Amino acid sequence: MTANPTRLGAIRDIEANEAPAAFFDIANETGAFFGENVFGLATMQKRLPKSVFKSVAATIQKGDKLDPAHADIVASAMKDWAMEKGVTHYAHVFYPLTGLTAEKHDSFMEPVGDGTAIWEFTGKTLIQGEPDASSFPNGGIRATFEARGYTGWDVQSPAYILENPNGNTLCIPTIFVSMTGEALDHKTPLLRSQAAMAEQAKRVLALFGHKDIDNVVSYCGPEQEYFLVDTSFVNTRPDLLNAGRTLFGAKPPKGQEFDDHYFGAIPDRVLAFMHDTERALFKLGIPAKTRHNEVAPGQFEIAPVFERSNLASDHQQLLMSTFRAIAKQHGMECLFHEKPFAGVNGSGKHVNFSFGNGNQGNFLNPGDNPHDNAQFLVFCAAIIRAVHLHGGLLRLSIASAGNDHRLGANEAPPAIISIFLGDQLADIFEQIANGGATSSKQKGVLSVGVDTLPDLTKDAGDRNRTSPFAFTGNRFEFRAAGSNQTVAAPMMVINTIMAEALDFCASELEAAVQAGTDFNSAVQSLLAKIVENHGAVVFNGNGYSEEWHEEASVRGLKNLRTTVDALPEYCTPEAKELFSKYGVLNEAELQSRFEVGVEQYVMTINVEANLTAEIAQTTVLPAAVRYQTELATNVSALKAAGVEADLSDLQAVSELVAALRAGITELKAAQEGAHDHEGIEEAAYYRDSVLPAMLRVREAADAIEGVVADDLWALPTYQEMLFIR
Ligand SMILES: NC(=O)CC[C@H](N)C(=O)O
Repeated sequence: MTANPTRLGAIRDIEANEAPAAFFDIANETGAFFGENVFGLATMQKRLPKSVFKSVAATIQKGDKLDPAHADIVASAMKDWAMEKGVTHYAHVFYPLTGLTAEKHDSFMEPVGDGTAIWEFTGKTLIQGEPDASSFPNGGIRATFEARGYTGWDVQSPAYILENPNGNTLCIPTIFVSMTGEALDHKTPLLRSQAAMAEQAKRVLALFGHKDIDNVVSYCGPEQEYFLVDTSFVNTRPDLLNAGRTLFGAKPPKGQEFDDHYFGAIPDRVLAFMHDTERALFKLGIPAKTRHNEVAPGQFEIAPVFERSNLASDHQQLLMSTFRAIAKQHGMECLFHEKPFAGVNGSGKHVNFSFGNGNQGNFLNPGDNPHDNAQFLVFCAAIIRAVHLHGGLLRLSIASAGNDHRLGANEAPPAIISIFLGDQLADIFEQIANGGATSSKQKGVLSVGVDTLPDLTKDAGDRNRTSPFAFTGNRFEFRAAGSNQTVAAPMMVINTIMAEALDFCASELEAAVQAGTDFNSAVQSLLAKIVENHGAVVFNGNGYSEEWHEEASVRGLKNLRTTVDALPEYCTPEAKELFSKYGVLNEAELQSRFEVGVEQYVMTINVEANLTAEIAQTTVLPAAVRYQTELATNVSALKAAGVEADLSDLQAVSELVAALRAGITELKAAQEGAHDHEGIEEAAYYRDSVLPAMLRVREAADAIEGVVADDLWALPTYQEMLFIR
């Protein structure tokens, strides 16, 4: 164990930690309190007059417009329910372009003018709020002096109570728009895209003869990966504290090479944290289902069940804030950064996507004989077209400085967007390309050679972890999404590109039918056409391989390696045409997102560069210089005593000290140089000049960590942060 006082102190704190033990009592807890803090349909049914309940339920389930005349009644019932649960304040919760969650609290208290006050919550305050919009990133849509922005209740995402030892708050999930109606958030375009996709999907369903077509929605199931690191360590690592990732840290003697953490026994302290978070999530009606150790030491995952994408997106944001808060109660920090530790796996947030409705079910369910399931094949073909035509937008939707460290690093898919169909579907589409599909590869039986075990069923197709967009049986998994990102952005793009593809399919089929073509032949030719024009996006092999990079470029697929390469996708004529045609984002909104993206990228790297220079100068260099002095003193003492001194250690440290100093100077100069650039040029400059300069400082510092006396090294090491808990 280290003799360095800072690190030793942190380790002693961890040993002394008495985190609350959290046990799950099935009888009293799980089922009983699921959704307890949500003003959902069941609670509404109990508390609202029948006619009002019916109208609100129609808004939630069918997407009908909310009758404003009912808002006062809903608000009053909501307030009574919330006050019974100790709530005094309400908050409109929204999702600005920071990717985070924002909330503005107001109290129910209303002065009545005679020196007294009543508790009141009106329909108007439920439906609409007005936070200051000027201090959120808006990419030029709002000037600082134009402060007004509005929040509006997303009725389909129920209000809920956020419990806190310092007071409970009634939270209303909202959209956030400017005074001119432009979206300043992630939720508004998500809702618009969902409506656009639904409209086109209904046309396709109608062609297949469905009469009772329910509202179509997209579903999303986000798998959240995260790291847990002890607070005592994080508090002594300015890089983790401020950038969410380590900017220094020598490779530890042991990493993830034994695969001994993945799916291993969950450490006690982490299990207590998981129980506490799950209890909180269940109360909020968030269907957390799966939990396990992930690949990297210190890394874990939670996966909820599929939900309607706008609700899933709100729940996902809530999950992240709940995890952060509860980790702290357990003396840990929850890190959502895509690559907190170099040399071990980063974290993704794989977005499982499907779409469907109440009456026709999940549209991506292949059934037993998918080759015969024309409707399913048309929906799949639409996805192939969408991803082929707009892979650049999908890549854009998950672009961030953090995610750049993970994509293509042989732990997550490359930045090239392709589709994995699996054996069964790939075979069917190949048959279609060759004239028509007549059979489906069937599920098999797996004999394991142990008499006592029943035969296991084997899926018709395998999985592929190297593909960014993989069919996994009844949904697609978009694996490129990063752990720190909102799922609203990729879901918005998926809905929009699906709207275009479904529009295309519906128009082709309608025209063919009108021209007198038999419907089945029309479907066959549509499928064949899509396979021919867009089959290039289908790739079932190893996405990590060098050959695929070459092959993808021959196929004309984009490889937008970094955020800087991806951001201009906002500005292409195709993007402008697509997003405006389906009413999702107008030109000004697209331009604002581009500018916010550039700004966020530049700010992120600039803060990391500041931290790199600061830590190198004030922590690493002093340790190195002290050790250098110690060695030099030793050399002179030996010489004075007439003993031959070995200078090699001193020379090695001196070289590293010189390299570190040169690196710091170079980094500062690189940061200075950024002032000569603007916009996307500045972002490119940060990528090409500042990031490499940071890496050179890190290289020298990590080498110093490997040689200095351990008691002089104050930064908690990878070994300590990843393995002690
Ligand atoms: N087991 C896994 O699926 C690893 C996924 C990987 N952590 C990622 O970033 O996507």
